[in-house]
Amino acid sequence: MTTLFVNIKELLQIREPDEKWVAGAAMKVLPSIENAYLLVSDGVIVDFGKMEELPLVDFDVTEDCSDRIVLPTWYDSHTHLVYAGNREQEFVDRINGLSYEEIANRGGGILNSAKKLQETPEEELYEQSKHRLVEVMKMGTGGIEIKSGYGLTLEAELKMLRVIKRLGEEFSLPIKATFLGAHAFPAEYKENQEAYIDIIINDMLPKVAAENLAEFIDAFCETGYFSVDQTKRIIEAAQKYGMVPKIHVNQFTVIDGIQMAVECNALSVDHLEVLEDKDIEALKESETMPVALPSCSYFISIPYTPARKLMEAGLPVALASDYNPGTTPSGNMNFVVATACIKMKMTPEEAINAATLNGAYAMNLSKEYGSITKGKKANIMVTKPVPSYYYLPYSFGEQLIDKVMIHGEFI
Ligand SMILES: N=CN[C@@H](CCC(=O)O)C(=O)O
Ligand SMILES: [Zn+2]
Repeated sequence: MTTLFVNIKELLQIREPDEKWVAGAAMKVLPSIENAYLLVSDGVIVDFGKMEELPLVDFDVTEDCSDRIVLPTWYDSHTHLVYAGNREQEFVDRINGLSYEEIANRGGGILNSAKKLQETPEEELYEQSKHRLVEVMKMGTGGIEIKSGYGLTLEAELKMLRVIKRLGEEFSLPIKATFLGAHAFPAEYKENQEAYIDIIINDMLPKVAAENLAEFIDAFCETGYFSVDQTKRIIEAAQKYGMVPKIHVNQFTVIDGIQMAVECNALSVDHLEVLEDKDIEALKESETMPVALPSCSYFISIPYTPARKLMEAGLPVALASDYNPGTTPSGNMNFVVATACIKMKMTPEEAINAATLNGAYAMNLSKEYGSITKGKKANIMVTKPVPSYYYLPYSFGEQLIDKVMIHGEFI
């Protein structure tokens, strides 16, 4: 199947194959072609250029993209999309003055979701998660990472990971699985944390690895959750099975988790709402992607990740949704991009770089996805008619993604 897109108002994010990410001042630049064509064959980008240089080509279908922007799909590198039920009562509790921490201390938060998930049959969990995935794909997500971490028992963690695996088999977009058994201590291990860590290392990890259920390892490295030392032990145990770290860190407090994650060659460090200069120093010269989650900051009213400081230090930034029932009940990457512009003062170019190529990097996909590059997979989206790409974050809340193509097929 060959599709020829013609009369594209502007084709965004054109990159060379060896560009693994965009960092620092270069994030201000979003290479593009106005009045462009794009040729996709057998799921792969084969050619693109200016309309006036369109060669004679064979194709099965044409797509007229007059007045429309064409760009790579969003790559959402941090989600908890597989969960059971919702937590709207906690949302109202927060409006009435309780903090995230106070709600968690009363048995709400992650443990509330874990209870619901443990009680939910696998088939029902799959159906709920599938519905969410269909919705985010329609909004332009063309690659996604999904974590476990609402199971907190061997059985329930495996149930989550099997649901993620099944989504990966039944949907065409790339789905990357992360094992997050270290998301919170179950109530019965609050006073005996080492026993739960032993369960993660000795019971959960070997089973997750044996069934090949996760490529990445994550932990909530935070005051009141997993300490830097505990997180390090879990990472090192997972690395023996070839799992790559992607770590929740610096959401509420600075505890030097970034330094440890970088030393462990983490692929990404995620959240970073509170960040000190020493954290930024630790990220320099590393291969670790800082990932910001602005919808989480928005929803629970915490600081926004200082993306400008990161970029001024020459670092890359990726944007992801953090889709989860507690801090971010939304996987809308268009809102993420708009919020990054509005609240984090990222320019549209920076935000689009952060949500495409850099997002793909943060889940080990940027060699094949994330930019308009000959030979890369054709995961692309077409907007509705818009005056310019600035309009995407400007007209926040409007659904402007008209068509989404995954591996050369419209969904
Ligand atoms: N911070 C840790 N984990 C999730 C929230 C978990 C929850 O509240 O259910 C996050 O990334 O925000
Ligand atoms: Zn998260």
